[in-house]
Amino acid sequence: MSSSMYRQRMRIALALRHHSHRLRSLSSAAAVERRGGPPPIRVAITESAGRGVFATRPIAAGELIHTAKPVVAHPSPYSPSKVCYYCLRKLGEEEESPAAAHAHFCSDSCRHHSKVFYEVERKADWSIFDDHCRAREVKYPFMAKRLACMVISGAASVDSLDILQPSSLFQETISEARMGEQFELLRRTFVKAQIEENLTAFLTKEWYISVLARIRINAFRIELVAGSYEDLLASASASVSADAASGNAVYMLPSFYNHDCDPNAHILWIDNVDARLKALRDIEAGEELRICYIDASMDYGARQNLLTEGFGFRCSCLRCLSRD
Ligand SMILES: C[S@@+](CC[C@H](N)C(=O)[O-])C[C@H]1O[C@@H](n2cnc3c(N)ncnc32)[C@H](O)[C@@H]1O
Repeated sequence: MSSSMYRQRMRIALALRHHSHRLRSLSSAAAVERRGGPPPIRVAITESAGRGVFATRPIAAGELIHTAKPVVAHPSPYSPSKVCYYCLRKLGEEEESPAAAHAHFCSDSCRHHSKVFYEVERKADWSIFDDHCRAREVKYPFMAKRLACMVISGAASVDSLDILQPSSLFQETISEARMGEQFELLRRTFVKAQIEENLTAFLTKEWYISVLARIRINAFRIELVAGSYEDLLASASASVSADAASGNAVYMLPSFYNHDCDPNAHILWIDNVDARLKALRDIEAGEELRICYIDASMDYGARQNLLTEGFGFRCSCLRCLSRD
């Protein structure tokens, strides 16, 4: 093993040790959700793709492996009135809020859960920040803005996303100047809203860039498919093929799933932002669980290009090795 590989492994091992407590609590949170014992997975180091998720027992095709709630989510900035501002559930026409309305919630429960961060958000006039981001067709700053409101309100901790891998391509694709501009708009919006200075002390350019770098590589595009599980099983790539995204979200456990162009698991959303991880085929104990980040129906060259340019890695899954 080369010394750089060794150092990389040591770094990952140290990071894992550092965050092992958080990973344990993630597993137990998922266990509580399932109410049937812990989910049959563990996070461990893979041979060539950093951390990954492994089966701790045989998992049958079609089995719900676990569910996950987002750490942070945001509706698509282009159709915010069409989905619940909290859970991204699609609203019926009669429920849709007028374009001028700030946000719409589909239930008292969603209104209640949003209360803390939404009260912070409502104190400020977001028109300049929002218009700036919409004009540049960027969606992730909206998630950073929501996370900032959650941190200010106490609904999330400053380091909520730190455990996740940041994008290696990030600095190349988005200029420092552009991020600095976005950050300044975000910061000034809070200043103008007269949010107490001690509550926004965490809001530095470094925090903003670090959050965006993690959102970029770990955010899922949420496409809700109202229908049955059976309908969804037929389309493993449902999450990447539909047109209209309801929004974007970052999760904890699902962020540790690596990619495969012939995946054995998939992530899906039925009617809101809560994610379901399901097995696509029988999986053996010890096998790594992998999902497909892109449209698996693309050909070899298109998949490699997208993964290299969009995600920063060359895929060497069995399907790519056979150039299928
Ligand atoms: C969402 S993260 C998955 C978890 C990540 N391995 C970790 O340690 O946090 C995506 C990153 O994992 C790595 N990765 C995922 N699938 C891969 C694959 N098939 N081959 C190589 N690297 C992969 C890449 O570095 C990618 O940017």
